[in-house]
Amino acid sequence: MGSWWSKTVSDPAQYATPVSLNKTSDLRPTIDRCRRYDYVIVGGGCVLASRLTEDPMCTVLLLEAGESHEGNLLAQVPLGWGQILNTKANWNHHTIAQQHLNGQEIFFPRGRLLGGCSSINAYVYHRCAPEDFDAWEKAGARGWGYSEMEKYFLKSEHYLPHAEFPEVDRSQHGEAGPIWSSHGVVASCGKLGIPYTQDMNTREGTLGVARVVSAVDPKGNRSSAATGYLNPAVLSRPNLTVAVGAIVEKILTAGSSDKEGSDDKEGIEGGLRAAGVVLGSKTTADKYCVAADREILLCAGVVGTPQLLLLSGVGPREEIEKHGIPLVHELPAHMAAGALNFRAKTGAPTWDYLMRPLGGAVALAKWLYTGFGTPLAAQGAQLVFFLRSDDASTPPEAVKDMTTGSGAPDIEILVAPLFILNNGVMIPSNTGITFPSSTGTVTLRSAHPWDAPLIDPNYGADENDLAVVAKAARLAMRIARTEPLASQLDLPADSKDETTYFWPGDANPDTSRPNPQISDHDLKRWIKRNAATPWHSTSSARMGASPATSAVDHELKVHGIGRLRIVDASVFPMQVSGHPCAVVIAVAERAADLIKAAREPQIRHREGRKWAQSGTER
Ligand SMILES: Cc1cc2nc3c(=O)[nH]c(=O)nc-3n(C[C@H](O)[C@H](O)[C@H](O)COP(=O)(O)OP(=O)(O)OC[C@H]3O[C@@H](n4cnc5c(N)ncnc54)[C@H](O)[C@@H]3O)c2cc1C
Repeated sequence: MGSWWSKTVSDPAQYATPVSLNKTSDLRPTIDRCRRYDYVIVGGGCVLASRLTEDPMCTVLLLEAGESHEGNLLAQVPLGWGQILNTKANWNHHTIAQQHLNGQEIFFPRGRLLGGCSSINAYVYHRCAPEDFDAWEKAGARGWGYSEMEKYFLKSEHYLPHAEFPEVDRSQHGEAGPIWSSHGVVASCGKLGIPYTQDMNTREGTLGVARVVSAVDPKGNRSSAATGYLNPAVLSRPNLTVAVGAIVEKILTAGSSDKEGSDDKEGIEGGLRAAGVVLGSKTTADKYCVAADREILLCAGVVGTPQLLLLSGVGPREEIEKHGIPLVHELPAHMAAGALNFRAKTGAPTWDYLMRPLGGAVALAKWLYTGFGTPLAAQGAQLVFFLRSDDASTPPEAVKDMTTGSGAPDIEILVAPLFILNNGVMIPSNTGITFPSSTGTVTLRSAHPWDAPLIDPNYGADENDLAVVAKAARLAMRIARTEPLASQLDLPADSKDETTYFWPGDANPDTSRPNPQISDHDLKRWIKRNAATPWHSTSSARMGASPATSAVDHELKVHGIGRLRIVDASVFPMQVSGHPCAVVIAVAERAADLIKAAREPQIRHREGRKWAQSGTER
């Protein structure tokens, strides 16, 4: 069994069937002997596990490579996220050397525990811009426009009203969903003609400066996909098995790719379809398999999902055959990973005392005693600016508009008294491009499923991205020199010393004076040396109408393979202009409805047969 307090299981012998190692290359004949479930969910998938097991007749197995979130204090304390990145709850990836960013190998964490990244992230709760979803729909993701997605934002959210935010329109927020959203503690606001908004999550859009909304519950705990959807009541359902420490190595298929992919149960003799998975565990050298009577639901995230598809022979022929993997089905190379995001150093009062033993212990004691409202339950990034680079308030340099519409931001500036960069450095503000044009790839390092894949976001490949980030950095520097922030910072008139930690924060961003001033060229040079990412990668197996340009259709079914859907940030047709976690959860809520709707005709068929049989018996 898993941990003593948990309803999860960790011994594969308890939920799967052992398979002989030398047979894992071709398990098609043995799949019928594997332990069976209606749905097998790989990775994240907490929303699906919870929603699908609402039907007691439906059996679900969730396979997570990492451990349970239960009992993990750092996953529970919201501000523990900076520390949890240094534990085994993080896959701890790095990108390959980024050729447009001085060869940097950029830290690329991903959650490795129940709830995935939602259990380790910076818990900013953001719906992004409504236009983003309308652009998805235009790109072939039929049914995923904002008016449809809003239903699922409302279904998944539990908004906690706050007396300081009386203007928030409660009708635009969910009141009973599994994920809590709440406003943080007071922060100051810049005065550069940027509109202030009480609520960054409305159908009217997200532009302006706002107090960050956090996924934190009324007791001050992190609210994640795991805490919200895999609560004790859900975990005790007899039709749900949640396995931890289960590393899925391969998707098993049946049928032939000569025929159309089939997703109906009766189509067993028909086209190519997902039939089961092979899995391993760090606790045993044995391999195991499980079979799915209905569907395999792939929720392994922007890195794990394309890696598993490639390991299973699904993807670009060249990439698969290079590693000696038999090709099962060919998809074109349309995988992309990577938001391009950089930081600006401005020098500021920080919460770094929280990182010191005494300060941390006192803060932890306060959190344990009071929870909500204490520093460890507060948002690390308190204030957020969502802006467009063509706003009058931004520096004048011209850049290409890559956004989804006039209400969608391409610049985000987070003002944080503490921020974690590349594993441990603290900075006061983080500026970034929300809508990069550079895209990259996730490919295999080897055919060994436990080897980390090669992640190449190709940051900065498009010069326009660098120009937008330079603009954002200059704006962040201006905000720092504007009251009320300016008087809290120790800013020299100007500095040209690029060797200090606080450059270009110490430089004067004002381009209207002849001298001294920082040039765009200087800013871009600094960005290339210091670029980071807030880890919002999406679209590595994107949704679209055509198999030539996408991996899944508008119902998230993998093109050409029956009974296989992908439900994670990989399927976003394009980047969203903000933080993707709330969007992933809403996508999963909608996917659950699509899966249930596909199941209904079969249930009616089964019940019809039962009724006919009992009629005959009578
Ligand atoms: C440090 C950090 C901070 C972030 N901050 C924010 C934020 O503040 N707000 C926000 O909106 N977004 C934030 N994000 C991004 C956001 O959390 C993710 O985009 C989102 O959660 C992705 O969800 P996902 O379901 O696509 O994949 P993931 O959350 O990555 O889930 C994938 C799961 O699959 C499991 N898995 C992978 N491969 C296998 C396998 N072979 N077998 C079994 N299991 C497997 C993984 O262990 C993981 O649990 C942050 C991300 C990071 C890393």
